[in-house]
Amino acid sequence: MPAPTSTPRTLYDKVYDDHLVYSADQALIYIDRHLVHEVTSPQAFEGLRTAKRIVRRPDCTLATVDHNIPTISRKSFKSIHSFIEEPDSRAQVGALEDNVKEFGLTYFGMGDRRQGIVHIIGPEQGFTLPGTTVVCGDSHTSTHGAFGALAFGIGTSEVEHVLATQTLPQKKSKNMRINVEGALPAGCNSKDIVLHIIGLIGTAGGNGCVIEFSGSTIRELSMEARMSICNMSIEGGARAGMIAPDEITFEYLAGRPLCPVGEEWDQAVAYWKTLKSDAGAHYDVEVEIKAEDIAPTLTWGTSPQDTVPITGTVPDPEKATDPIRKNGMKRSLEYMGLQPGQVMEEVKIDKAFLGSCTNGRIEDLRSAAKVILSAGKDAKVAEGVYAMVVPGSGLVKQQAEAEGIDVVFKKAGFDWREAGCSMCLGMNPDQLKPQERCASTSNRNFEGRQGQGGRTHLMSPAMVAAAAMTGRLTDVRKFVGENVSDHPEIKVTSVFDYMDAAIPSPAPIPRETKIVDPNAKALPEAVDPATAGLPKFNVLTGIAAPMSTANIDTDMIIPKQFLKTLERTGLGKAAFFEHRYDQKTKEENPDFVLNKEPFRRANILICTGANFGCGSSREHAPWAINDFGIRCIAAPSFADIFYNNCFKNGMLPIVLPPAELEQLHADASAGQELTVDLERKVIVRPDGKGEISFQVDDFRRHCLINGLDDIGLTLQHREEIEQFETRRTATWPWLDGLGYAKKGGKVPVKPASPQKKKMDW
Ligand SMILES: CC(C)[C@H](C(=O)O)[C@@H](O)C(=O)O
Ligand code: SF4
Repeated sequence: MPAPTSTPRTLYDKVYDDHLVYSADQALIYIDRHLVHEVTSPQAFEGLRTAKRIVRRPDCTLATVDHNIPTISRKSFKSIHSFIEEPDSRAQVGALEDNVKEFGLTYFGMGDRRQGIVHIIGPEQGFTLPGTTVVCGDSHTSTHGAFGALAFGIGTSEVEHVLATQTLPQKKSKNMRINVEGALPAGCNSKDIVLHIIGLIGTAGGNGCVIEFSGSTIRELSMEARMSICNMSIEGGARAGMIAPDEITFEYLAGRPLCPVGEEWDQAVAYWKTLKSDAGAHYDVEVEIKAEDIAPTLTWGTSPQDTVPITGTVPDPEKATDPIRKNGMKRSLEYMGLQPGQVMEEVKIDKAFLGSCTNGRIEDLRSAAKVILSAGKDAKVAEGVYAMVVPGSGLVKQQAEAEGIDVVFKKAGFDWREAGCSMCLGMNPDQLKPQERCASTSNRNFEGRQGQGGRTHLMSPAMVAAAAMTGRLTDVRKFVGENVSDHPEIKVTSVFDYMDAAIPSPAPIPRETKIVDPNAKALPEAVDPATAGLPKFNVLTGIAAPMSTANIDTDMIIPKQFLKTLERTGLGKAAFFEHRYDQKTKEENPDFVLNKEPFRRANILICTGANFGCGSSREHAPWAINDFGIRCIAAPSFADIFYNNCFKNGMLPIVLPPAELEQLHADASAGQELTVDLERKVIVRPDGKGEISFQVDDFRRHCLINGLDDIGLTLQHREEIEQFETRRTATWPWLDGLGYAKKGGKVPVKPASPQKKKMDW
């Protein structure tokens, strides 16, 4: 491990340092835990197959299906082939099932009650542990930071990189601390805390940073409440959020199937206790929040930063001073069908959705059930409202049923579903219809997110339950008053009551074409990076398309229906789909810039709005833009995962100050050609108007210019990776070989009492 240093370090610094395979500006870090789902993995496995590579650490990899699967009753479930009707969803789930068999990975499929949303099952099984690095091809991997893990979303190219090498090239992020102090007011919970934070810092507030959440309010929260907060770090622009592990963390973990036991447990806890920021550690950004300022909060617009207390009104775009913000707000209000000044509590809803990786855990369901019970013995969901509950995993569902929570929901008229992402992202049959308004516990309210034309208001599970019962957005305090007491109807149980009978993972099925060698210690021969073949980027001259929208999210760049592909190519037609085509007539929208001449031929994009590519980790976004023909994007700032994904596809994202972007925007709008010279790090303006220089990381520049694939480059460091693994086994033995596969499917159980600590209500 790296030599201890006397400089005070943050929690993030410590976990980062402990995973350095080698240190450099572009360092290589070891990945302890890799979660895999069906949407972002097919192209990664295909890449392995083509290069004849194996999965380096099947024992550190766990796969499940969540995004595409229907959440209807599984009573008739035999196989995904007969159960999933939509062909593309079926193909994507089928591809994962084939891949886990071929590569010998542990998989919780639809017939396994441990299946669930990736970010729910990782912690549930003890796969997520303090001080680990956790990745997944999914932006909400930030959830796992609640354990003091360094957990972040990655694109598909990086998924392939981790599968092949168990490492990732990384640049160190900045440290940001958000300190929340004091007692939470009545009616508020962790969702209100995180919505309040995002409203304050904005969706770009955490760009380039890892956020550490600290303070007495955070320390008082249960693990599930902490997960809801770290989950939405990505909506605050940070790739990762972290909370120092403590007794609450250790109590949550003890006895979970993939946790260390006996002496190793003691050893692990001793290490985990060191994982807190040192006094005097340096933070690049610090934010102080008083819990007393937080109210039950929800969103009014189409960005998670568009928050308002439930007692508030819809804001007026005319009051915004920044023209980009003003236009954005106007478009949001039009999309949401709201008027400035409208009282939030008077807004009627059509649907209520309780679920997702933010709020699909047992405490979330309990808190919503308590609101229903507070509404009266025979209270029902308001007339005309369809309300659904989607537990985050099969085990959450089972526990809720044992506690009688399902009965509370069903009696009130809620639909009680099976585990999956469901209507958080309508990649499956659960979707909003155009103009339907939904009170939702999910994390994104982007245009079309829950279904084309659908209108999403984000809020806590308790607030969703309150809205479902009244039929309009409602202040939950009217239901629960000052005191939230336990209801006798809900018998709180321990999840350990259900772990013991868990179904073992299927053994990998040997195949003729199998390329996995489970006994292989060394990596296979490295593929020559020069032959791996990314297109080289040196000098690019061409038409530049001008845009001036802020927070262009990846759902906007490529909506969910196009994520079901098994290929990396052919997505150009879908780029900016909802803006490019009239959704009714399917005709091109003549006002959209990429439909106009000469911009149809653009190979550069100049955007004056900040935070380009925010939201999901889908690499489909750069794939679509690239396939359209655009290879370089300049903007004031980029979301971290999107920025990274561009380089993996031979594309160049350039960060420039607003004044210079304005000049380039003017050139682009005039239809003039620009030249991007990466070798010289300049953009040449037309008509001798001079050059604008830009910064880019030297290593990335070198890779782009030479078309280098970084899996090949990393494999040249195989000896250092092996040395790291040897050290890892000696220092943190509990991180090796705890996979289900190695345990022969036996799930150990150490019974524990239900969590006594304060939970989200
Ligand atoms: C499909 C996946 C890439 C995506 C993400 O990264 O977040 C999804 O989970 C989402 O919530 O939009
Ligand atoms: S945000 Fe929604 S779609 Fe994405 S992983 Fe979480 S539940 Fe699934």
